[in-house]
Amino acid sequence: MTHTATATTHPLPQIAEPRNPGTALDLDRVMRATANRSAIERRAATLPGRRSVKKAHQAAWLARAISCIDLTTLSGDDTAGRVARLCGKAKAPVRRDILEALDLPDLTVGAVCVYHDMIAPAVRHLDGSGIPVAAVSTGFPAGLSPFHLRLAEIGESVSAGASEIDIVISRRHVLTGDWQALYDEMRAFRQACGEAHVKAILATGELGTLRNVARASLVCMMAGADFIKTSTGKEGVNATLPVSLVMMRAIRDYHDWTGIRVGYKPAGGISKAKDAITYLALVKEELGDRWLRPDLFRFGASSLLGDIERQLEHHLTGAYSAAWRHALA
Ligand SMILES: O=C[C@H](O)COP(=O)(O)O
Repeated sequence: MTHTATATTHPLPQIAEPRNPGTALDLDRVMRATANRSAIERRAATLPGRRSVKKAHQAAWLARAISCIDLTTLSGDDTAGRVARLCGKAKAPVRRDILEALDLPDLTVGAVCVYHDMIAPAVRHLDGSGIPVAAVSTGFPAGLSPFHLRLAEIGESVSAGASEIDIVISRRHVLTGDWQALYDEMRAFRQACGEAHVKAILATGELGTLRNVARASLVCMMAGADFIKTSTGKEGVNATLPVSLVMMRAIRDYHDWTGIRVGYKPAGGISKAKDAITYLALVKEELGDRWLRPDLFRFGASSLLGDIERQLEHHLTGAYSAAWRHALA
């Protein structure tokens, strides 16, 4: 299959998408959610091989990918200085001469994603840019701190200026099939976020089965998640194409049922430009063009931007620059 459509780049017209208010917990619907692993794996296996965005459109697709990156640093040795450099990169992700030569408009990443203590420097350095700060929260990555502290952490991060909160769910609620507990937890997290948008990290690499991924996706959406996100980046297995198919189909079913569009964020281990294009093509096929915008799709990635930048430079010069020249992102 060939994706010939041009992925137009920024400026993207703002579309006022209503937030997901959630629904009551519909356990019958949850138990009906299944996932046929062999069919999903067969379909996923065909995706990278038939990636065929034509050269003329590749730069536009890569620019679109950049606009959907949550540029992330989540390390124990993060400093305000590192965050300052990351924010500089977020505001000007591609060299101006490359943008001009490839006839691409100005662009920024979708958000900068950090731990709580790095919110303040991120907010300071992004001031006036319109780029939101996302904070991982609720005892990220394991999510096993006391519940009242997880709720308090959300409040503190919102007060510090994060307008997007990436929460982690309690995996044990999924593994024991306690959907009511998962729903109640997610509902409380959503409420604690207030106006800040909430992304529910499922940590799919720890959920055991694709059926659990399908059910957890649905329960988190019923409880009001604005986005569902695959992984923290710290699990043994992070974003994969089979998991993405399951989660995107859950989002599609939820939209068919409620009319509400929930966003999708694959995260962890996505570091190559060609993988980004595969993901965008999958979003286009499974969810449609409306989801190919930063309000409904993000990559959680720390090193993807560097590879995309190298790829764009290659479009221009025919040569690949050394990876160290793009070390930051
Ligand atoms: O949410 C984002 C991830 O933590 C980033 O993972 P990565 O470092 O594998 O790109």
